[in-house]
Amino acid sequence: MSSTEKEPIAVATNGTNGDKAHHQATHAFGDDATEYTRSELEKRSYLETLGRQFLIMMTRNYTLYVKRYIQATIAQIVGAPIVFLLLLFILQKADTAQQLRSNYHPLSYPLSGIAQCQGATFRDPCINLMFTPPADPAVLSIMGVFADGQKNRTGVQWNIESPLTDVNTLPTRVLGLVPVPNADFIYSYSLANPNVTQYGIVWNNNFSIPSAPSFRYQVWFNYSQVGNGSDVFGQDVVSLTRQLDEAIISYANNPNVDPTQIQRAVYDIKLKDWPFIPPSTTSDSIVQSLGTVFFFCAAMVIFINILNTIVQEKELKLRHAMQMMGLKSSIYWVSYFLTYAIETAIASLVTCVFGIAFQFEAFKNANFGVLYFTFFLFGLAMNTMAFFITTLVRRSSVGVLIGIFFFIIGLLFESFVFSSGFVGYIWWENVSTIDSTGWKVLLFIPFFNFGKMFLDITTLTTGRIDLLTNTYIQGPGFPWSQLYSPVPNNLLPTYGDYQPIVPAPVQSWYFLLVDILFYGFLTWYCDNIIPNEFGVYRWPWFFLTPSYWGFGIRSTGRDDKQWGTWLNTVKAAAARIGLDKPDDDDDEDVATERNRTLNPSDESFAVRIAHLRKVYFQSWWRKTKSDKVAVNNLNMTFEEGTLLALLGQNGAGKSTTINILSGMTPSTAGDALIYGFSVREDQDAIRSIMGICPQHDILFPDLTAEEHIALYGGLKGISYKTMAKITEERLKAVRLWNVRNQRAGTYSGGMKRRLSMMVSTIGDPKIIFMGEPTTGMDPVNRRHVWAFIEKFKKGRVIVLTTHSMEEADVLGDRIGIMAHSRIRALGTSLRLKSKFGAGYRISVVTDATTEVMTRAKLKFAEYIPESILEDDSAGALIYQIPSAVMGKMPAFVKYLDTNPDGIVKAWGISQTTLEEVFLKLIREAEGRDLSPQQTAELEQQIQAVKRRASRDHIALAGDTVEMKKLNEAGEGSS
Ligand SMILES: Nc1ncnc2c1ncn2[C@@H]1O[C@H](COP(=O)(O)OP(=O)(O)OP(=O)(O)O)[C@@H](O)[C@H]1O
Repeated sequence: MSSTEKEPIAVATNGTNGDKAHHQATHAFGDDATEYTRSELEKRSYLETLGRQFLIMMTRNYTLYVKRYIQATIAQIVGAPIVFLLLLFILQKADTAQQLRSNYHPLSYPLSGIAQCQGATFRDPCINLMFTPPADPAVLSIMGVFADGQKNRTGVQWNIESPLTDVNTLPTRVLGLVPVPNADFIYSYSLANPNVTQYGIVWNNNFSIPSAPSFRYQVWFNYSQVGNGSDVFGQDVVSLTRQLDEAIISYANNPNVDPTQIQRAVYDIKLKDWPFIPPSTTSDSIVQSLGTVFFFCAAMVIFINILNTIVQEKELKLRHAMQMMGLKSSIYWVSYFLTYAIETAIASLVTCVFGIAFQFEAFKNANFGVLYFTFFLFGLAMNTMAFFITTLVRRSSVGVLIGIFFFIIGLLFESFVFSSGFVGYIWWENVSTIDSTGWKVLLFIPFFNFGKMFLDITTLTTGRIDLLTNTYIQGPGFPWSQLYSPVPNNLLPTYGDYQPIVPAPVQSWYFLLVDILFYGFLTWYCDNIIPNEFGVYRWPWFFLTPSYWGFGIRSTGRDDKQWGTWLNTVKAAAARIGLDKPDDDDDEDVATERNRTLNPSDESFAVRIAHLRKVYFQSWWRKTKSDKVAVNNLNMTFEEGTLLALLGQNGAGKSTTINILSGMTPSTAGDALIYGFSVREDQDAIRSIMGICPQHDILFPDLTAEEHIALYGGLKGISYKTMAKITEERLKAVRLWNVRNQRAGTYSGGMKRRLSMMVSTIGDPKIIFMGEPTTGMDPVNRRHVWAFIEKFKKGRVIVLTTHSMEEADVLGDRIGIMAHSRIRALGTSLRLKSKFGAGYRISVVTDATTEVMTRAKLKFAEYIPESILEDDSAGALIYQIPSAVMGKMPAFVKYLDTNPDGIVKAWGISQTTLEEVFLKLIREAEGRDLSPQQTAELEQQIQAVKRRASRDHIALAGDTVEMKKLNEAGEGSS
């Protein structure tokens, strides 16, 4: 059916002369229809196509990251590393100052009294000191003076308690000085009652030579009780012996006097740490212990950015749009991998250069290549890990949340494992030596591998403190050759005699490389098997099928003979699930279309849709009541050079039909053959001849109109040579040429729609799907777009969904009305109106006087008595003429035209509007399901539409008078 069969657009529902608008718009662009139909595509081999797509994607990334978001990019790859290094630098400086202060000239401090004992918990009953022998007068006297000294220094009285003889007697309060039978008792008591006693003194005096008495004692001290477990420098023990010695001196001078009465000798002892010259002993201990944490944080900046960017692109369906334009998934990922690899390379360079500038030992004393590759490989591994995560999420907010979660986990992990070199190396020893999956899994965490490498670097460049000798062991540096030999034993941290066994540093690089490959593989695999935003996914074994690798695809399409075979296969499959029987209530035109489509002897059409059906299942393994049949047994054909306008309420199944045909979503049954390519099997081939303008705009807010055409056109395969011409031609056609260099984010809704519509026309598509292309456009621009579409459809097929009756009326060579997943009516606008409409409407303008009006009514009733008067206000008479009495029209029209009685000032005639037809069909389709109230509402709507149509008609009649006057004036002047 050619476009000339359409109803003339002369009487448009809103009174505008569509044909006129069309003509003006065409005129405005120049008559260059041939431009639109010539081929724009370059012929390229598969590899050339990949190469070209790669360049296009890299150009897009360059535009976005360098031209548009330069500040954000610099902040990310230069700012973030510098900020983290600066923080490390400040912390390191503070720490070094602290090291210098405490070591170079330490202060002295006096010895205090002896700390009170404490039990398992603070102030539990305990024994401060046991002594033996219990009844030696000299010992008792000395211990008395000792108690006096303790009271003097601490104010606490330690009495000599009653002797303890049973190892099982526990103290009921804090005891001072407890006499015990012998040293063995102290031993047994301590084992029987751990952590109850603080000190034990075993006296062994010898007074055999009165002039040279020998005082001997042994001090037992309980490490975990003394100084409450923190007497690292022996300060408490020195205090104890100091007080004992004071008591001995006092006793030696006055052996026979009451100990409480004698003058106690006093030792005034001060302690001072050993001074040493610090420069060779300060170390970058902060970089050593916190470096991994800080550099992990720096890498997280790019990590979170990846999650946000890629998931957002998926969420806004931009990635899908690019794929619809022919972008290969592999190129998408490779271009992102490379883009972020470049960012990581720069960030790593900045880190190394500034690390050296800040004079960190880890950076100064290590080979630059070792440092650089460590940061670079770590960054790449984190990037691929982020790519993998993007395949699991659909919303960017969730992506960012996951990023933050990783951030916290990684931060805790790095702080826990790597802030102490010893713990870090023990974990690594476990990974290398313990044969457990749990430990081995750690190797797949990039920051675990990075932690080890950085630990090796800092250990070799910064050295370590030997706790035994409290000296600093300087690291020899990290030359390239060191990569292959483990950190030498003298540098490895020890715990007592224990030294962990660790692998050579290069192993961490290998594992980082493994991580990159591992997450790269997971990204590819999950990207294929996890359902996308349209629910499309591949089976887990997809990579075993030859078609995935491009084998066995009939990319040349089916010729005239093959399509017959295709039809038989589809019909046979449909018959198996009962789709072969026609619906009883099918409209006769729909039934005819169905027979034409399924008739194998009928001519070959540009597009043939057979038994197409789509069910949205709510459960993947069983049928449920809430499964939604969105398209049911659709059979249709399209001829080249025609446009089908699909009308229907929300949820009727229009978008689903388009989504199936364009390959966005798979059909449940049936198939469509588009220029010889099967929608089910030849998606790639269809994409190359298809253009799509989805219902939502597929625009990057930060790319300009020109850049959009370069991107999408480039992906389609338009040569650079043609690009400039196409860009100008198309942007002028949709009146965006003047704003071609403005970002799409700044466009109004209508401008965005025009750009989206335009994108669908590039690349010389043979079939174009347009989802509500003119939504939100003002009437002037809408007419321009219509004119463009009308001209563009030559040699192509266009399928368009719309809610605008006017649009369907103006553009549709055929109009399909969908309701409840089925096509209810199909045909030209004229056909639909005459078949489903109430007939014609005639309006006549007369004098507004009652007398003239009555005369007119009587006269008209003579010509067509069956006419129904719809309105008679303001001098206008509007009649509905039923289709059944169409035969009486010519005589009546002749009367109106000749106006023999002089009562007709102006008159007009129109058909029932498409909107009326639409509502009528919907009412019929829904009739069975509607409640009386809903039916009444629908009836009201129909009446309202009728009234509006009548008003328009009067206005139209008025316009006709005006036009007539204008014409007369024009003729007069010529
Ligand atoms: N992904 C989906 N999962 C489940 N049901 C869906 C899905 N997409 C669409 N549907 C359902 O399928 C039916 C047809 O939807 P479709 O989007 O094709 O309608 P439409 O005619 O394009 O409507 P609109 O004019 O609002 O765009 C609706 O009932 C809808 O709720």
